Amino acid sequence: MTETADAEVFAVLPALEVDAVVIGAGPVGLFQVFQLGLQGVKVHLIDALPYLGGQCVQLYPDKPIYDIPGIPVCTGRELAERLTTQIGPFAPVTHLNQQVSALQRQADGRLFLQTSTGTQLLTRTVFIAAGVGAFVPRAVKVEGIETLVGTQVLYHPPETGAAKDRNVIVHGGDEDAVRAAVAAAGIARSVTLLHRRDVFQADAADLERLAQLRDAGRIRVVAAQITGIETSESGQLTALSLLDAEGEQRSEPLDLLLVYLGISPRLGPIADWGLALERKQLVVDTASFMTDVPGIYAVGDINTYPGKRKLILCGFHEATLAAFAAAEYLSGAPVALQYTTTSSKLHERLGVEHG
Ligand SMILES: Cc1cc2nc3c(=O)[nH]c(=O)nc-3n(C[C@H](O)[C@H](O)[C@H](O)COP(=O)(O)OP(=O)(O)OC[C@H]3O[C@@H](n4cnc5c(N)ncnc54)[C@H](O)[C@@H]3O)c2cc1C
Repeated sequence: MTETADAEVFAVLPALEVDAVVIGAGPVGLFQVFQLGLQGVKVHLIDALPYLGGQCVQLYPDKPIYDIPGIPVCTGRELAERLTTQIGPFAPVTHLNQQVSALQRQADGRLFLQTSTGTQLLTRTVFIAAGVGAFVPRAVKVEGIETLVGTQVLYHPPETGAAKDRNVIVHGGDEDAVRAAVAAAGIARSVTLLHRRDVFQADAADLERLAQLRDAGRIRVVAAQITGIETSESGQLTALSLLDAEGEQRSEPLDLLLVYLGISPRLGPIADWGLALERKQLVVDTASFMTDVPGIYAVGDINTYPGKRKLILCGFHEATLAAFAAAEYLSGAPVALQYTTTSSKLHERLGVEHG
């Protein structure tokens, strides 16, 4: 871990001072928020995805899970919804669509954290619940496109409102791309669906809708690869340079590019934070789930210890012990065990009646 001996480096930045930050809103990160809430610790929760649920929602939203205690069966999405409801009383401050890019220990022991969108937090504890890494969209790799991301180039936008009255190119060949093209066709000036082949992976109903809109001239399909971009003098994106299936170069004008090339996990910057790693997993002490750096805990799929199993249930246990350990670290005093069934203090924190 790199220490910033020179605390002034960040003193001028408007970093918000908080007690706890959870990195990762997968099932374990969500349960970490719950356990910290029971300990009276308010949390900032950060995820690279635009929604809560981690792998459960990103990788298997409709598949059944059978090994969550007390829930004989639920889908990945249902589990995320139940956990989101459960943390409701603790109202974490949630920062979505942003990746934690930097984590540095300050000379006074506090931890400075920064995200890809510029959120800056100064915190006393950090809980890394980063799973298999940050889920980030696959990028279009052509020169100069980075400066247009967020304005004329959007990666996996969850809805297509930005397409209204614009000439739009939707790039991709899977269900998300097909659905985005269909949705944009209702509001855009023109829609082009761009994929390297005129073959799309989507369910029958989506493919049928696409075929209808193609027949009606509302969606045009282009089979080609992006080789470059064309911009105006003021830096506006005006066209894509394409190499089509016949090997011909061509130019395709547009106002907006919506990219759906898939989302995959990347460990990314976590490997550079100077924390002890073993085969790309964070090494923790199993009494507290603290890493080798005081105040930084690691729970869920991202950690390793003797006997580790990458199961949601195991992550829930880890988050519980990490919350107790952090409550003691923050208060400097032992924390007694209380039951949610009977404790008036826990009832007050949960916002339920004490009877
Ligand atoms: C197909 C499949 C089926 C499964 N079935 C089961 C099952 O039946 N039972 C079971 O117990 N387990 C199952 N698992 C495993 C289970 O999903 C994982 O153990 C669980 O999701 C781990 O939770 P987590 O919160 O640790 O991490 P994740 O769910 O991976 O969530 C981590 C989150 O952290 C975010 N993140 C990472 N790095 C950063 C960063 N730097 N900045 C911002 N955000 C970041 C990611 O975007 C992600 O949303 C299954 C897994 C798969 C793939």
